[in-house]
Amino acid sequence: MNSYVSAVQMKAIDHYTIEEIGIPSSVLMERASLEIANSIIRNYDNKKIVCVCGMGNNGGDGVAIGRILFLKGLDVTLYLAGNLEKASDQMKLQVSIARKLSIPIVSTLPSELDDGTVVVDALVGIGLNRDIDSQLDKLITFMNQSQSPVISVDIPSGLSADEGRPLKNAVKATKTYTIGFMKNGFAKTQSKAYTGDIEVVDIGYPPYKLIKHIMEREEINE
Ligand SMILES: NC(=O)C1=CN([C@@H]2O[C@H](COP(=O)(O)OP(=O)(O)OC[C@H]3O[C@@H](n4cnc5c(N)ncnc54)[C@H](O)[C@@H]3O)[C@@H](O)[C@H]2O)[C@@H](O)CC1
Ligand SMILES: [K+]
Repeated sequence: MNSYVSAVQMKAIDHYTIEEIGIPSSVLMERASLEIANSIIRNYDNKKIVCVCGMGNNGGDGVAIGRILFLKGLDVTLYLAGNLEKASDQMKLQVSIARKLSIPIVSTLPSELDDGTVVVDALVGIGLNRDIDSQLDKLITFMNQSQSPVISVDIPSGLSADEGRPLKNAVKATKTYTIGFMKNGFAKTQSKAYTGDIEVVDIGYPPYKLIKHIMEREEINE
């Protein structure tokens, strides 16, 4: 089903799946991360992987993707952008697992990201709700200027999920793995410059008939 959703509808589908159907958030995160990690392995063999992770669940996806690739023997480095104390519970859990597995975690981005490195953009996903702050702006500019192909998790960081335009600045991804459903913003032509190729990742959300009430509801004001 190729329905397009707004950020608010996506969050409502997440919430319904977790609270009503009972699939734990961590299971959804693991499903998303496993799908994306396996696709990276198929398309980018023996590359260095740098996962650039924010402090929300998008960052959690990035850490889990890095962990899965690390355990399959790839050369993975995790870069955590932001203050871990403020991180979401899922992100904290993923970082705790990564630490126990001694996965390399750095506090500054490797100085040059060459073409032998694949960058996983897990800075921010559909939780972006205002122009990005200066820290993210600098990081996104650095990633866009690097030689490395960038793979965006769920949505290029900085792009508005609803409008398909940068909220001040956005990652120019080679490929975007969007979770569950296409986002409304991807229907806008201008978004192509940021998303690159888009692949919808199936992570086991309920069938349409169960989420029809969310899909048909007008914009839900948060
Ligand atoms: N709920 C779940 O279990 C699932 C969530 N998923 C992932 O979770 C993401 C949504 O996660 P969240 O709702 O935690 O939000 P995000 O992780 O998208 O963004 C929230 C983080 O970004 C920061 N942020 C927001 N606006 C900012 C700005 N303008 N400048 C700088 N930083 C900013 C916030 O401080 C917070 O740390 C999805 O995009 C998807 O990647 C998927 O794993 C599917 C399952
Ligand atoms: K992202």
